[in-house]
Amino acid sequence: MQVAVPKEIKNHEYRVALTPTGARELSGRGHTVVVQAGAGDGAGFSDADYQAAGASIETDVAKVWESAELILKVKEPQPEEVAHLTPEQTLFTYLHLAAEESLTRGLMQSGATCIAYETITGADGGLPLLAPMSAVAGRMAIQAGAHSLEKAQGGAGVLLPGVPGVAPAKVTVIGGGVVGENAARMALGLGAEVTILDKSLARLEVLDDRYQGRIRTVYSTADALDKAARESDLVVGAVLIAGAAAPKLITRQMLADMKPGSVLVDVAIDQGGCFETSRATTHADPTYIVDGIVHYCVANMPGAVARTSTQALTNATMPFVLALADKGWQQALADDHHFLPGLNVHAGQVTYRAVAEAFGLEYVDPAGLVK
Ligand SMILES: NC(=O)C1=CN([C@@H]2O[C@H](COP(=O)(O)OP(=O)(O)OC[C@H]3O[C@@H](n4cnc5c(N)ncnc54)[C@H](O)[C@@H]3O)[C@@H](O)[C@H]2O)C=CC1
Ligand SMILES: CC(=O)C(=O)O
Ligand SMILES: [Mg+2]
Repeated sequence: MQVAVPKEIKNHEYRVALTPTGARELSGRGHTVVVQAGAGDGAGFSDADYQAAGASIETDVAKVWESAELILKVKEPQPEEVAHLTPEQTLFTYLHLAAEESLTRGLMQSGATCIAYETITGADGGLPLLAPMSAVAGRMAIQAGAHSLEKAQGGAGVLLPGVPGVAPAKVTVIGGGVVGENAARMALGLGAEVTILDKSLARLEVLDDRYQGRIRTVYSTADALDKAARESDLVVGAVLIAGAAAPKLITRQMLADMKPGSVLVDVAIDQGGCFETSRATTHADPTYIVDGIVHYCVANMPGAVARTSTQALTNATMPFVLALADKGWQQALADDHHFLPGLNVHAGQVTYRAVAEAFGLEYVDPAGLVK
């Protein structure tokens, strides 16, 4: 199969969807790999590294796309990338469609087969292709939050761990999944006072057991959210309903009850964000202030630590990439009922229920397309 790896073009996105190690696996199985010149630079992989692994390097972007049967990317395609797609092609990348109607419609119009990393499920019920980036983003959320709490960033001038004689900051994490646990671990490690809110009692039990009371766990209700908003110095938004738009858990009205200069880090922004006042920002301009509250809402946080993130992401995507290249999308998805929910759009149809529901579009069951 002809596999193409374009250079990512989203703002400050330095990850790449395939490492030279992955290129070697693919070319070793007889697949043709075309990598756009410079695609791996930001993650520390040179064109020569890819060539040594059996890939060819292409400088012309249009040729990278048009030669491909399978396109491997990291971030959702930007409008100029959607324009390259054809009905014969399969795109494998993060999509987050429930947050972006225009992208959903663009992919439908392209006729391409679009498989999302973030809706592939795992045998343990998790999301194995989202989890590595959630671990990165969760850890980064506390770095971003700590920086945003500095006066020069519009923050309250609070140091997360405090110092002897001055109490540490209060950090609340809403959603105790992969992002949430990683954020909580970092905040705990820095000496902050950490609370996790979640709707899942089973998850709160796991966290309570794992951290032996060092992290407070609270069942997420409107009351608990009000209290968290009033008392916290830093709130991290880390909820997810797989494939669906995030619920708005902190409203604009609640900002008035927050301490001036406190910080909201909305990691869930890629699914539309879980704070009413969130809007996606970029690494170039990551924060803005609403009613005295600093908002950090970068939708591709792991892109900033591209070396770590690329390795973590491609470790998880590799078996799925190999299955797509070896068998084609229909057989690969038919053979693996955890891979099947990755299919979001095919031949103009929406094949992921939460995306169809978000935009009032018809839902087509992917199971009927792969037999
Ligand atoms: N901004 C970025 O760069 C990145 C964003 N993300 C995003 O972070 C979000 C979280 O991802 P994961 O931690 O992997 O998901 P996860 O599925 O591991 O955890 C989500 C948690 O939210 C909880 N939850 C759902 N509704 C809730 C509610 N109303 N109140 C409280 N808790 C609720 C669930 O019970 C679950 O424990 C996703 O939107 C993901 O796409 C992930 C990586 C990078
Ligand atoms: C998950 C995601 O959106 C990212 O890694 O950028
Ligand atoms: Mg987006």
